Amino acid sequence: MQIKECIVSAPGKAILHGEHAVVHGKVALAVSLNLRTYLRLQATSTSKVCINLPNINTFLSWDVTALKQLFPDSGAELGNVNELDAELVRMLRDFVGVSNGTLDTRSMAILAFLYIYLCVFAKSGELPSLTVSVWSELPTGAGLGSSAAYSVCLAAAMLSASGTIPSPLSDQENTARWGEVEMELINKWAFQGERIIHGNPSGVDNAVGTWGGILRYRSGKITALSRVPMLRILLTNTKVPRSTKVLVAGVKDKMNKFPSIINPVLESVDAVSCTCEQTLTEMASDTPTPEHYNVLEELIDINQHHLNVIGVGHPTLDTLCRVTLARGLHSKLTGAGGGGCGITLLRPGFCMKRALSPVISTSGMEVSGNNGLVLEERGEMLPQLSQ
Ligand SMILES: Nc1ncnc2c1ncn2[C@@H]1O[C@H](COP(=O)(O)OP(=O)(O)OP(=O)(O)O)[C@@H](O)[C@H]1O
Ligand SMILES: C[C@@](O)(CCO)CC(=O)[O-]
Ligand SMILES: [Mg+2]
Repeated sequence: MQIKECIVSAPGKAILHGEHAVVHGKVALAVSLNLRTYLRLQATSTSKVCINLPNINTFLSWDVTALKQLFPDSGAELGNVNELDAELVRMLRDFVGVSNGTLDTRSMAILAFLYIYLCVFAKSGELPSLTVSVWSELPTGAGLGSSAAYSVCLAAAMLSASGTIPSPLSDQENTARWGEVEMELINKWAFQGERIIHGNPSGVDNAVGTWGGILRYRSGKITALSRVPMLRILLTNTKVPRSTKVLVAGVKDKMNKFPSIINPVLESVDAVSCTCEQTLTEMASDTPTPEHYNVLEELIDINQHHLNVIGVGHPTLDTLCRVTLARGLHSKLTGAGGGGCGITLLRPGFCMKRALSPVISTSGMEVSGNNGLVLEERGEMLPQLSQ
């Protein structure tokens, strides 16, 4: 089978408000970051499928013939883009020797890769030999959507290499984006990858990884916010490892145990997201005022308390909030919490270096307007993708 080689990249994200509540049908506001995951897919004639994942120190290969035995007579029936094929996931777990419920970083990444590879290529009738290499600027498992950026890249590369979606590159361009129909399909397959890694994702992270920009997300409905002010947001990585899957499951347990206590908290998070959206729209229409910033800061504090109530805080995140508050700044966790990253809103004119650098280790990251999934011609933007 002749496959099309490609290089794709997708951004990570920060959630302003609505993490966890969004899993239960509430609104989330999320924004793409200028930190990306890159994937190179190369055709080979080795009769092997190879994956190189340098961020997680994983380099593996399988014989195509062994993988072929995993799918039944008709590959076309394998994996529906709208739902996870639990039987195939079970077979893949047996194939790679992974137990159900594993949280192992490598196992999840491998399962997501093999699942998308098998489903996409089985539909086109043949499993090709290829090498996929993924490298990311995002910290893995720190709340910045690394799993979603990984899944979006996998989905885009497999769909493109198999010829399921056409290449949007023209002779004159080195980079290009797919059209809406292709993006929708990429996003759906990426969501299946997220399901393997997360268990019960809302879909907000893969939506931002696919489309980029600032999105409002609720129950699968994605709305790009076109009128938003320029915000300066500081990201701090507590470096405390955690698993999104475990944290999401923990919130569900709390909801089951105390529905009349937790459900109103999630309703309140929804109202925080809506009020934030309204305030951002006002700020974009008029000149942003100190009063607007007061509202944004109060919303951050309220939400951070809510996130602590539902059990996804961490002492290091409390420290971030305390240290930044001592300098007049307001912070909350972002993503699944339990460690990982926090965001701090910076007012215009705030001098970050003087006020914060001796106290906490931070990385200033640009919150970008529109930097979704991209297909590249030659990989000139690849920072250091290993072969
Ligand atoms: N560069 C990468 N290479 C291989 N696997 C990756 C990479 N980035 C992410 N992953 C996979 O995603 C998992 C981390 O996903 P997880 O959802 O727990 O964290 P996150 O996506 O960074 O944070 P959040 O979901 O809160 O935004 C890793 O265990 C690994 O399986
Ligand atoms: C915690 C969560 O709300 C955000 C993780 O970035 C999970 C999800 O929406 O899938
Ligand atoms: Mg994730």
